[in-house]
Amino acid sequence: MSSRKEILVFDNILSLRSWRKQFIKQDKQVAFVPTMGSLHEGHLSLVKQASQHCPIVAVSIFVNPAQFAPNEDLNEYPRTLSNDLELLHSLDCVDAVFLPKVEDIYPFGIPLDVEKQKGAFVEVKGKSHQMEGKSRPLFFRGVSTVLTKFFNIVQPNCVFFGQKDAQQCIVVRTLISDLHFPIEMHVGKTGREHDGLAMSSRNKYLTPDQRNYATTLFKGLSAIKNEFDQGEKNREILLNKGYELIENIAKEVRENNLGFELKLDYLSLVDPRTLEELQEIEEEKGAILSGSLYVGKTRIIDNLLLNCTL
Ligand SMILES: Nc1ncnc2c1ncn2[C@@H]1O[C@H](COP(=O)(O)OP(=O)(O)OP(=O)(O)O)[C@@H](O)[C@H]1O
Ligand SMILES: CC(C)(CO)[C@@H](O)C(=O)[O-]
Ligand code: BAL
Repeated sequence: MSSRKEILVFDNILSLRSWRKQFIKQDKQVAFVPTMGSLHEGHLSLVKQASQHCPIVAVSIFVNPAQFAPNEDLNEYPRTLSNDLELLHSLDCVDAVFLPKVEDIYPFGIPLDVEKQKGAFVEVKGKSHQMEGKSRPLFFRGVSTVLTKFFNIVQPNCVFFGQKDAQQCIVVRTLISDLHFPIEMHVGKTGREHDGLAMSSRNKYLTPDQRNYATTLFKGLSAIKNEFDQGEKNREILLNKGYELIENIAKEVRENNLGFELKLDYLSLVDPRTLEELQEIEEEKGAILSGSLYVGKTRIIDNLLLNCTL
């Protein structure tokens, strides 16, 4: 018989708030791990880290419509709630799971057409429109908005985010400091599959052939990092290493007629504080090396840190 910790599941903001209140009186710190569900080991490692920092752990599962563009995969996004709850239960360290309803988070509705949206939205200017934000212009507005709502509802002392979404970490750090949330932010390392592919809920979209080639982005980034570690600091020389490697693999995929293509969206090399593209990397400042690759229709992202932290 299992004697695992019971998880309280809240789909209602008021009841979550009243649960949260007791820990203020008890002076117990609450850690919060926001997710969109379809949980994998990357998420679970964040939850475990959260439990090492705080006695109380809350996880949210919410596929946030505001961060999806009309042409993106909101409807297809994998939803595996009962398995997610089982995984969280098996960790034996989660106190509460928050499963808000879309209509409670967005009481004015949330049409994907931004012109039709009503209500309050939050934007972190200067860090939301480069890199991922070029391909997904409203993505960080959606993320910043939902996290502001969640931070107000859950009132966490600590929050945990994954390095896999490096720009998201920088945007959230800025959101927390600029809006004066009394929250400590932690960034967990990227969980990877045995061959280096960054774990991601969207990896479920990949066919077996696509999965074999999904490591291409990580291989390109690793080749660049290797060159950096050997002393190269020039953008063009570094990025060309990655472009070349990725293009060679993309060519192999085309020649093998596998029925899909590898298409690089971007490679980026930015200052970790300002997210400005760098021509030359300074040893003391370091850089975030990141990119995105379409494997067929599935868009994967990854990054490696060059002498810096998030
Ligand atoms: N491989 C990973 N290692 C560590 N943390 C991760 C990993 N993948 C996601 N996370 C983190 O988990 C949190 C929730 O992410 P999310 O639910 O969007 O999962 P995801 O796998 O990134 O999904 P998607 O496929 O949509 O990118 C975020 O802070 C994210 O950075
Ligand atoms: C932080 C987040 C849960 C906000 O919806 C999402 O962007 C994610 O899962 O990374
Ligand atoms: N982890 C990022 C969530 C998204 O791509 O929508």
